[in-house]
Amino acid sequence: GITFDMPLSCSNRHIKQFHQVPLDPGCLLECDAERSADRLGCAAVDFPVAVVLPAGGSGERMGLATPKQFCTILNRPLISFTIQAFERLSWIGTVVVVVAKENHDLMLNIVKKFNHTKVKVVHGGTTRHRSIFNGLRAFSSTTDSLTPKPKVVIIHDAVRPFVEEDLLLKITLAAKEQGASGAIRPLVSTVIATTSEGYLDHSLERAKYRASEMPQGFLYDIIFQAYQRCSEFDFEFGTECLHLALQYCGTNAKLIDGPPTLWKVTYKRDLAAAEAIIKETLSMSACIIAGAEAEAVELAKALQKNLNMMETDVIPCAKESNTEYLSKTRNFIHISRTASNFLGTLDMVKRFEHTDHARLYPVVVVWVQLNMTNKSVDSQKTDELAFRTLASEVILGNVLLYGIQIDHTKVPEQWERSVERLAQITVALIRDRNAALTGQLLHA
Ligand SMILES: Nc1ccn([C@@H]2O[C@H](COP(=O)(O)OP(=O)(O)OP(=O)(O)O)[C@@H](O)[C@H]2O)c(=O)n1
Ligand SMILES: O=P(O)(O)OC[C@@H](O)[C@@H](O)[C@@H](O)CO
Repeated sequence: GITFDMPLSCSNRHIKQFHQVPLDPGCLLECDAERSADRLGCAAVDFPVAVVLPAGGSGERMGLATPKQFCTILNRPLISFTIQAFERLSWIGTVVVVVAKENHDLMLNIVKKFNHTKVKVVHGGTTRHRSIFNGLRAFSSTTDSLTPKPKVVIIHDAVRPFVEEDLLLKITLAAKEQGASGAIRPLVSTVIATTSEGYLDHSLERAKYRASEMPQGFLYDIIFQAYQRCSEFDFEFGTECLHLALQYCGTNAKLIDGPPTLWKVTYKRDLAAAEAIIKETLSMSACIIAGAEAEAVELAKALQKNLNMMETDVIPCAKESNTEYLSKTRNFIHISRTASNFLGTLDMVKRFEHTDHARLYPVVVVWVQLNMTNKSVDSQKTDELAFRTLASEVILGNVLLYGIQIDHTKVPEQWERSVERLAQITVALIRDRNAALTGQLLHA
């Protein structure tokens, strides 16, 4: 987990600017755009592509005991998000993850827990360049090897979790044609040179320069040869793979403009921003499942109107088994009329435990209990107890179960206010995905 000693100040505008670019598609789940993009990739990439993810650093600038690549967001290590961004692409083969020896078993556990089937783990070196070279060495030139060398290798920092398929495709095809390619971004600050006494020597004309980001792509033979030829100084102090390809193989990288999401998680604020973006992306849609009763259907439609910041579907209870809805969102709101009947919710929750749906991201289930009559206190107590017990069980399967009670009233203004409050509480629960509130019966 992460503890912050600073307020999380990711403004909506800030997050929104990332919204245009669908982020870690695991968040957005498989959708038509994703599938057609992957088909595009398969059609365009008719040669083997592999990945090297350097993850052997200690994350000193993060200032946490845990190396930043293993810090968790929603109970999942940062590196798993990055791996997923590559694994989900069918035209990408082996993903070599380079970790420090002491983190080897930890990495194997992550591979197992999150079912990262394309990953091969190797040991890193004392610097990033040494780690990358170790990663490249994991491929073998013998064709019958389990890890045959690829035509193109993508090198990408394990702490850059947001990388889109269309950029990976451009980087890969450019590397195939030019021998090397790299993502770039406009500079945010001006670059200056300082004198040895700490004074300004000169500043660079910012418009003429770009920030070199990741991913970068190379013909495998070129970057491998560059590493074989480079100096000890490069290994010790170098930070740019594109420079090695130019310096030692005369290969000028093709530079490709990337989206703002390419940034490297380096400081605590970066981890907070990554968490906010992942949560925001997970909260873009919801499925409202209405019980059979007319009042439940009426509440579902009123709630849908109030959840206007989300893309919502309303389906009748019977259809909830329709797997089409399972793949479109990870947020489910189950409205049932009688206090004791959260069995419908129970069915749905149990279903998630046996699907991959909650493996990578927590699934939220909000049980809305529509009270049409004043139930006796005792039966409410029993429900709360049973509900809390269920919530404590399903959280083990990464399903977050919340409860909200709403009292029906025929007074229009009162009913409108209750539904608005129900929507506000629902959005807050979905957005924050806070385990501490699971099993609680809140009141709209
Ligand atoms: N000996 C090293 C050093 C770094 N890296 C990896 O290279 C990427 C980018 O490096 P950086 O952001 O500098 O990571 P750290 O070195 O861990 O950070 P710091 O400099 O703050 O210690 C990270 O995924 C990091 O794990 C690596 O594989 N081997
Ligand atoms: O120096 P760091 O290890 O933090 O970063 C390594 C790379 O991400 C960085 O050099 C990029 O500019 C890409 O080359």
